[in-house]
Amino acid sequence: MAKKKTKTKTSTNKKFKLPSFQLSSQQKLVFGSFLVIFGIVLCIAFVSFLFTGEADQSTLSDFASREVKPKNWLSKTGAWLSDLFIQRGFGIASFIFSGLCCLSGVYILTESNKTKLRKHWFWGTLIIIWLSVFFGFFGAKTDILGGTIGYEVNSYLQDYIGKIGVSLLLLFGVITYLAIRFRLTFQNFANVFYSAKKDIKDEFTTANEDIVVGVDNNLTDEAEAFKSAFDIKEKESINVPVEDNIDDDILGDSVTLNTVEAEEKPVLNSTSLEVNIAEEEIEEDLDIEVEQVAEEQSETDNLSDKLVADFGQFDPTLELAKYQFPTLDLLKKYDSEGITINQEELEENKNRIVDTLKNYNIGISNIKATIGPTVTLYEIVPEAGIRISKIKNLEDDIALSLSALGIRIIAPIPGKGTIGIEVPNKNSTIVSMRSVIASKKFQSSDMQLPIALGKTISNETFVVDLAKMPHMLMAGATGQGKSVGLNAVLTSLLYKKHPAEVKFVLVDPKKVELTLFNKIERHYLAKLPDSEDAIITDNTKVINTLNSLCIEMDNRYELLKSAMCRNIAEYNAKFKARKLNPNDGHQFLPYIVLVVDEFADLIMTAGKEVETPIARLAQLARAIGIHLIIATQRPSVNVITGIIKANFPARIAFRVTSKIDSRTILDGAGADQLIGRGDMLYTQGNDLIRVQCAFVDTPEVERITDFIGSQKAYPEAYMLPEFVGEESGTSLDVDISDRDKLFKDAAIVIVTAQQGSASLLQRKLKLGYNRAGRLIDQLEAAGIVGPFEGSKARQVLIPDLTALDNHLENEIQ
Ligand SMILES: Nc1ncnc2c1ncn2[C@@H]1O[C@H](COP(=O)(O)OP(=O)(O)OP(=O)(O)O)[C@@H](O)[C@H]1O
Repeated sequence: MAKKKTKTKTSTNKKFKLPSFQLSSQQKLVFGSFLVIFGIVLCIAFVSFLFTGEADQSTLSDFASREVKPKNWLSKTGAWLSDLFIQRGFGIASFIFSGLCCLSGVYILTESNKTKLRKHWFWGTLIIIWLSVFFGFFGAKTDILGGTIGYEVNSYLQDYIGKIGVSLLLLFGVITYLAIRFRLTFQNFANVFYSAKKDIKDEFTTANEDIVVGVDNNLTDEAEAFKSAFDIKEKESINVPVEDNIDDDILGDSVTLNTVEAEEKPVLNSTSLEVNIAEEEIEEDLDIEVEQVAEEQSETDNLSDKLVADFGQFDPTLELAKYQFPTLDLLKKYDSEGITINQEELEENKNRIVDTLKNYNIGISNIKATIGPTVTLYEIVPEAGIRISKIKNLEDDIALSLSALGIRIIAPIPGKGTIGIEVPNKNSTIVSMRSVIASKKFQSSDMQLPIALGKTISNETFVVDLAKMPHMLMAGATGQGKSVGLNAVLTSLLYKKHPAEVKFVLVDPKKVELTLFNKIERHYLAKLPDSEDAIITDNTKVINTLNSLCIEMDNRYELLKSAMCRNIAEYNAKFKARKLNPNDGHQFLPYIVLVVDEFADLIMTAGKEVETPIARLAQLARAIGIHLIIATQRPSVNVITGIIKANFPARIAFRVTSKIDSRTILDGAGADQLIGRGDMLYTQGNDLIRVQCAFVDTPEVERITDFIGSQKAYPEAYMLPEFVGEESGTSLDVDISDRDKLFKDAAIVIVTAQQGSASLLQRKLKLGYNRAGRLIDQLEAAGIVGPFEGSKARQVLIPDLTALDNHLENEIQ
């Protein structure tokens, strides 16, 4: 419909478009005044023709002769013009033509809206034709009322449809004109008739006075619109309905027209300049309008567009709208920050490298140094004909000659055609978390889960997207900076993501490393419904949590499937655009980041039970926004198994003690040559990048968590789906006498809430998980709740408290 409408609009516009001349102001004055004067000339000639026309008839044939003296007030020209327009043309309707000429002149002089002028010409011409035919219907061939055209058209039409046909055609013309131009409807006529009954007929017919007396609101509007339309016509107002309304009327039915008319009444009534301008804008913007409505929209699109127009996009942060992100001053500023170039050291190292290589007959054509926070990279270009492997084999010799630990030779540096020798600086500088967080690269990053890991060897801030990794494996010997690395990851996310956007599941078997994050439990942490602490320190609970994450993953996949989205970003964008109905279970999905601080410990104690869900999550969870970060001290093959390695393409290696460990984690040597204290190698499947990890100390983390923790939080931590392990399976033969003392209370709680979950009992009766779990078992044995249904709450089988009483009484009998 919309498509159709705009098409019509455009064609109407094109059809009646006058050629647009670009006139200068002077030309406008000349042309405009010419038209006004020509209009006046015509008018005078026509008026004179009414009196002198007959007398001048004979003079017309002698137009060239100066002897002949016509009676027309404008002499020969006047007589000729009036004969042309009135006698041989359209009859007295030609007066309208003179009016249109004057009007055109005025429009040009005043530089007014040409669209309106076009409309006046359109309607004026139609009225001229109609009047001419109308008068021709009654008049004779020579009658000046209808002119020759009016007469001829009439006789032509009468030959085909007869007199009655022509009169009906003329009537139809009037109706069409009123309907289109003034958007009248049948109801208008009915209302007018109705109001006439109410003794306001006279007011209506005089058309200059108010019509509305004693009718309901709707009627008042319509009657006014009708009246105003006549007002406008009489006053020759510039303001007439625009062409799009015409199309509306042609295409729409009477009901819609009524509403439109009532709504648009002010336009009809108003003769103000502002409205005129607005109309013009609408007309001139027409092409753009066509572009916008060209696309067919589905119903849901329309609804969501309307919702977005009414309420704006869904804002997940609204619940904590006043949440303040941690400020930079919570992070420590180090004095020793910034790279200091020790020229002496540089020179010394360079000489040593050159000398050592010379000793083995390796000539260097060029050497260049890049100073990083902990190491300096010397890039050398060996002379032609030198084997790269020869230099690579000299690693230990160079290390010996430089008497430094942690020398790494990169031969060749990928994409550069040089050989790199990384030599640790004597005085390394700390890369503060503050400097990386404050960096433009991090601040302006539009990554989904940006992590500022530290600085590269060329002193650039190293920012990676956890969402793209999609999981990260972190390994390194004890005391080399893993915990600091994890804190840097978490801090980065805290600085960039709102609590509504990301949730952490923290597993900390060491019990001390991540405890500080307890303070932000209700902001950023996710936990199992039945657990007291959000940070999991107990290995058996980890299994439940991992399985619960698997359930969450399955649930999310279901949501994505029903929303026809491929990943969480698309899903959330759709949800924000209000295209997904929350009543269908849709909700904004925060990213979930699972952090395991000591994975080796977990694998040792739980083995397959942990490995299976971790592998499952690692394989499948990337699309639905669950990302894993796993850290381990012992990067041995029985900890980082093949299946885990295969699903963790992004790896970070801090210093490890053996080459074998380095191979396990990086699939190559290198990690054993690091110098520790946050010196690390990062790989995402291809190149190794040496990065100095940003340092964030415990007091800094404490300040950040205090800052966040002191703000308004969600009522509780983000709840993961309930998972009940096999060990808590139900035994259905619970003896009535063995029932818990709180059995009846629990039954009342469950039946009242009609929700069979252990966590509900925990909350309402203030119980621990185990007791609540036992109570649920007993309730199931008593037939009050249904069997365990995975992530969903159990079904409650008793509808209300009376039924519960009956049920329990029957049991005792
Ligand atoms: N990025 C860094 N910059 C400077 N010093 C660092 C950095 N990372 C770690 N360190 C130093 O190394 C020490 C040990 O770091 P961290 O506690 O992170 O090691 P870890 O690998 O977690 O050890 P563990 O496995 O025993 O817990 C820190 O106390 C700090 O002094």
